[in-house]
Amino acid sequence: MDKLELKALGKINLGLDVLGKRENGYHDVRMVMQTVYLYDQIWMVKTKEPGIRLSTNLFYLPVNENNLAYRAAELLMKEFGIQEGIKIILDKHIPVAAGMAGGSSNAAAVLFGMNRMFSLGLSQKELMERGVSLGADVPYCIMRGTVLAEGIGEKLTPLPPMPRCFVLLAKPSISVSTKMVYEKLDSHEIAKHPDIDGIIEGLKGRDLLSVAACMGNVLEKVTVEAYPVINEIKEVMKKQGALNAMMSGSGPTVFGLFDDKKKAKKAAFKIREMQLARQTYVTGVHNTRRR
Ligand SMILES: C[C@](O)(CO)[C@H](O)COP(=O)(O)OP(=O)(O)OC[C@H]1O[C@@H](n2ccc(N)nc2=O)[C@H](O)[C@@H]1O
Ligand SMILES: Nc1ncnc2c1ncn2[C@@H]1O[C@H](COP(=O)(O)OP(=O)(O)OP(=O)(O)O)[C@@H](O)[C@H]1O
Repeated sequence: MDKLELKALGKINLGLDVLGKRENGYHDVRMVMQTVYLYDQIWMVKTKEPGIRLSTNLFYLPVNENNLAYRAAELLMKEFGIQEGIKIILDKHIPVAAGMAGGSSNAAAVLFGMNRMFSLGLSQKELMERGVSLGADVPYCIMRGTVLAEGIGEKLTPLPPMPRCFVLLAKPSISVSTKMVYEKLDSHEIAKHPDIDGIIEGLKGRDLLSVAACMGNVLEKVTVEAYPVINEIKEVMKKQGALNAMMSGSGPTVFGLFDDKKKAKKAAFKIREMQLARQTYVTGVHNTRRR
């Protein structure tokens, strides 16, 4: 195979709890992850000249080893002594530094693609083991769908699929560093842990309303302190009929779950009109796992 086209999908966290901190600074988490149908497009082409060449539509993203897509290709090229080269074209649509695992998803797609194109024979589990060295969200981005993530995010248990709904994503014009948010959390008392088991029960019962009711993210308080606009967006979404609304990951993207597409679109319009966020997307959940 000389050429491959891939979709790298974004994620939201339906629940995000932090249980403790490890000596290396990483945190033990308990999260319910969900893939959404907002994606970056990736083309991979084999080249005769050795090495990796990356290009992207976003001028401010690195195209060297600081890009996670580059690093994913490099990891497997080195391990397997691949002599040919690879050209990667990355068309970004997932907001950057937004809590939607855009970079991790790109890395996951490239690992998957390299395995296919160069017939490396790695199982999904073996790809995930390599993926975690690039980022805690990478193994999940390889698996996709509705998943319970524990450990630092790499211990994955598939869950029943999220019931069909519309997801409104709104990314205010600020960038958030995941590292800083986790660090700041350490000086906070976690007053209320989200009901992760409640979300899981809701999924088992195919009950969208109870999944929505149990949503919670312990990182939200930390990011909201710095950026109150996150709360304003949540309020608009709820007022416009969202079943619930919450920040994804370390933020600042806010998502709202809707059972009605018109309401989701109207909420998006309001958010843009009030200039709370410029980037808004109405999309859905994506429940197909990668094979
Ligand atoms: C916030 C989430 O996106 C929720 O899904 C993830 O927990 C973060 O996943 P990620 O961005 O892939 O994380 P990494 O790139 O591995 O780590 C970025 C930084 O976040 C912090 N980090 C990340 C994951 C974790 N379980 N504990 C942490 O403390 C670390 O300070 C790390 O330096
Ligand atoms: N392929 C990539 N796409 C986006 N950002 C990348 C990529 N490679 C490296 N980066 C860098 O990583 C930083 C975080 O990017 P990313 O969009 O993955 O964050 P995020 O959505 O907060 O991720 P997470 O939800 O996993 O915390 C950016 O500031 C960017 O410079």
